[in-house]
Amino acid sequence: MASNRTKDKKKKESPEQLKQEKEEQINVKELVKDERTHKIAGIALFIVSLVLFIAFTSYLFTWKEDQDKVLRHGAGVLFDEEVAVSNLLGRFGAWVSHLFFYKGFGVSSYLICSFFFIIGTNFLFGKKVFSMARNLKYVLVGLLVLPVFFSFFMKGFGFPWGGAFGNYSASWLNGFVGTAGTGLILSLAAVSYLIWRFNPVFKLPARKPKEIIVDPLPEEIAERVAIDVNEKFAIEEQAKNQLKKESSFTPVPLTEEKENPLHSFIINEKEEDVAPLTPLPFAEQPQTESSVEMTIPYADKPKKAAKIDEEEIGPALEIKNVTDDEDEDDDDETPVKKVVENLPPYDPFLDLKDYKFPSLNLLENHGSEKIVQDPHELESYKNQIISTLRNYDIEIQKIFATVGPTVTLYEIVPAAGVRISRIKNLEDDIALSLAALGIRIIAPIPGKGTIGIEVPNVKKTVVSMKTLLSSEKFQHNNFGLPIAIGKKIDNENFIVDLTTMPHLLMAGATGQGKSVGLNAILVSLLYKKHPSQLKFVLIDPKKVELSLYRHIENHFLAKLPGEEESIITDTKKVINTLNALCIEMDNRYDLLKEAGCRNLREYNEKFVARKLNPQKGHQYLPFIVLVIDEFADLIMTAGKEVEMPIARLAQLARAVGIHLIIATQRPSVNIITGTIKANFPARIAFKVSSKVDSRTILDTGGAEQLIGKGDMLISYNGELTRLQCAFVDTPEVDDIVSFISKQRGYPQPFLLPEYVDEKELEGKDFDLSDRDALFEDAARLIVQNQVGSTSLLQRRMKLGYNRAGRLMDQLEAAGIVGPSQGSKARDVLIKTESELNQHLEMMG
Ligand SMILES: Nc1ncnc2c1ncn2[C@@H]1O[C@H](COP(=O)(O)OP(=O)(O)OP(=O)(O)O)[C@@H](O)[C@H]1O
Repeated sequence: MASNRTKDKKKKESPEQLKQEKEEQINVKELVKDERTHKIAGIALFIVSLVLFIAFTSYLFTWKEDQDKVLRHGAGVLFDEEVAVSNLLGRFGAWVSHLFFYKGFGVSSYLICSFFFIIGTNFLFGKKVFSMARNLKYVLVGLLVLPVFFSFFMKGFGFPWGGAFGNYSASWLNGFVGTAGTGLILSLAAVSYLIWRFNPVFKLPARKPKEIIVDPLPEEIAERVAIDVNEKFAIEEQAKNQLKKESSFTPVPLTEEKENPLHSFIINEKEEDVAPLTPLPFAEQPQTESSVEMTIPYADKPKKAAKIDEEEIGPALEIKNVTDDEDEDDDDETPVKKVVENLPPYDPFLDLKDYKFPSLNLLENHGSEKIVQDPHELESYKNQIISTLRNYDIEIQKIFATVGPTVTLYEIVPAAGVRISRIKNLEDDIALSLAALGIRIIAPIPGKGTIGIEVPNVKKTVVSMKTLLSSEKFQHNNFGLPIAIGKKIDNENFIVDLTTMPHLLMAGATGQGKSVGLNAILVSLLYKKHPSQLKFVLIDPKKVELSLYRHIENHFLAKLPGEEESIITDTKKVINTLNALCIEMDNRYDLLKEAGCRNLREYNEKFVARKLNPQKGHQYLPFIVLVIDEFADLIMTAGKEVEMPIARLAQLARAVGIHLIIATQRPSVNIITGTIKANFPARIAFKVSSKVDSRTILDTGGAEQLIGKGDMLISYNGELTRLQCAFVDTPEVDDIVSFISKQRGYPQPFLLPEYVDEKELEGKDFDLSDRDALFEDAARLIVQNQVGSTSLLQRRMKLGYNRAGRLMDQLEAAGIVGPSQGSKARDVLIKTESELNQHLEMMG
C-alpha cells in the first residue's frame, strides 16, 4: 500500500519539473568543481589581497589624518561623500584599514592579506602551491601573539601597533603577571613564533681548522659515512611519509605534488651525489711530483744520488747505484742506507709522468636523466595491485612507491595476519593479473617485513656513464679498482670496488646489455687508473667486442712474450695466457711472502716507501684484470684446460691483485660449473631466457623477468639488487681509447711470464752431459736458500721462465730437488753446500 502511494505521488509530479531541478543541482556542483571557477576565484582573492595590502600600506602614512573622520562617522564614512580622506583607496581604504589596524590587530593585519594571497595562488594554479592548513595555523597563531607583543612594546607611540585586540590582551596580561612578566612572556612568545614560522639557522662562526688534513678517510670509514648519510635520508623520508599517511592503505592522493609521500619518497638524493663536471681529481692516487720538486731533495745528498736523472728516478736505478756492495739487512747506519731512506717515495706515475686521465667531456649525456614520474601511472598501478591482491584475499596496510630509472618498486605492508609465504606462492598469478612484462615480486624484501613488486616504467630513463663517473662517490673514494655499474631503484649510484668482489661473473641472453656492461666497467677503470697501476688481459673469442681496446695496448694491456696481438682470440693462446697468469700469481705470492705482506696494497705501499729492494726482484705491481667476453665458447672447446686455471686464479689471485671478469651468453650448468660458481661470489645477470638460467647464475629466479636494455640483477655481498646498468656507447669508448692511445705509452705491452706447455717438455729426456751452463750456479742457489722454486731462479739469475724451468727439471733429474708440487716449492734434497760439492763431483 505504502509503496503504491509513493508511486502515485511520483507520477503526479510533472517530468519537466523533475528534470529541471536535477539539472540545476548538477550545474551548481559542476560550477564549483570547474577549474575556470577556481581560476576566477583565485584572481578575485588575489585582488582582495592586493587591495588590503595597498589600503594597509597607505594607512601607515595617512592614519593620523583619516582616523578622526572614520571614528566620527563609523561605517557611515563609506557612503558619506562629503568626507575627504587621504588613503590611496579612498573612504573604503581608510575604513577597512581602520577596522583591521585600529579595531583589530594592528600591523599584524598584514598576515590576513598574506593569507588571501596564499589561497588565491592555490586556486589560480589549481594545486597546492602552499599548504593551506599550515599557513592558516601561522596566521592564527601570529594574530594571537604578535599584536599583544607590539601593543606592549610599542606603547606610547600613538600608532595602533597592536590594535584593540593587542591593547586589551596586553593590559590584561599586565594586570595578571606585571610588566616584567608580560615582557618576558611576550618576548618568549614572539621569538618562539618566529622560530616556529621560519626555523632560522643559528650557527657559531666556524673555527678555522688548525692544520690541513691531507689523508683521506680510511676506506671502510669513508664508505660507512656515505652509507650512513644515505640511510639517514631514506629513514627520515620514510618516517615523514609514514606520518603523513592515513592509517588505511590509502597512500595519500597521488595527484597532489607537494605533500605526496609517494613523490617525496621517490625524489631521492639523486642530484646530491653529482659533483661538478671537472676533469677527475684523482685524490687517492699517489701524487705525481713535478720533476722540479723531485730534484730538490737530492740537492744536498751525496753526489752519487744527486746525479740521478730526473726521468729515471725509480728504485731500480737508484738503489743499484748505492747498494752495490751493501747487505740490506745490515744494521749499521751507513751513508748509503741513509740516502735510500731519505729518498722521496717511489712514484709509479713517473714512468709516464705526463699521462693525462681522460676527461669527462669525452662522455655523453644520453637523454635527460630526470626520472619521469607519471602520477596517473603510479595511481593506476597502485589501484591494480591493491585490487589484485584483494582478489586473493590479501589485505594491505600501506603501500609506498619508489620510482627508479626503469622500474618502480611498490612496497607493500600486508595487513596483520597475512602470511608472506601466501603471497610468494601467488607470485605468478599476481604477475599475470598485473599483466605487465617484467614484474618481479620480492616477498619479503630482505631485512624488512614488506613485500616488493617491481613494475617496469612506461617511460624509461637511460643512465649515462657520465652521471655515474661525475658522482662524488666515484670521484672521491679510496677503492683499489672502482667500478661504476649503474643505478639502483632508489636512484643511488652503485659504485663498488672490484678488489672486494673480488671477481665478477656476468651472464645474459644476447642483446640484453652485457657488452655495454663490460664497457662500463672497463671505462670506469680507465677513468680512475694510471697505466702503471692497472693492466688488462683481454680474451675475446668473438673477436669483436673488445677489439676497441687494442689501441691502448702499450698503456693498459698485458700479453704473452712473443705474441703479436694483445687481445687474445685463439683458444690455445687463451690456455697459455691463463697458465701464464697462474705463474704471475705464484711469482707475486713469492714476492709478497718475501716482503712479509698480506696483499698487493700492503706490498705496493712498502715498495713506494722504498722498503723493498728492487735488486731482489721487487717491483711495483699493477693490478691485473682478466676479462673474458665469451666464456661459453672457451669451455666448449677447451673444457678443463680452461676451467682449471680459471678456478685456481679465482681461488687464489685476489690477494695478489689479479681479478677476473667473465661474461657469458649461455649460463648453463655445464658452462658455469660448480667450481667456477663457488669462486665467483659476485654475479650479474642481465635478462636471461629462462628461470633455470637465472637460477644457474644467481641461485634464484628473477633474471628472466628483467626487461633488457641494461636492466640487471647483481648478487653481491649476499644481497640481490636490481640495477639499471650505466650506458656507454661505442663512439664514447672509441674517444676515450683514442685519447689515451695518443699519449706516450710504454714501449710495449706489459709482459706476462712465459708459459711452456708441460706436455711439450715431457719426453725430452735429460742428458747429464747436456746440462745447462748455469746448472751448477742454479744448484748452489737452490741449496743455499733451501727453496726449490723456479721463480727464485728466474729472479735471482735473471732468467726467462723457460730456462729456469728447464734448469729445475735438470736439478730434479740430478737428484738435487724433488718432483714438482704444483704451486708449492719443490723439496730440496741436498742440505749443505759441501754435500752438494760431493754430489756434483760424483756426477762428474
Ligand atoms: N645500460 C643500457 N642502457 C640503455 N640501453 C642499453 C643498455 N645496455 C644495452 N642497451 C641497448 O641494448 C643494445 C644491446 O646491448 P649489448 O650490445 O650490450 O648486448 P649484448 O648482451 O652484449 O649482446 P651480444 O651478446 O649479442 O653482444 C645496445 O645497443 C643498446 O641499444
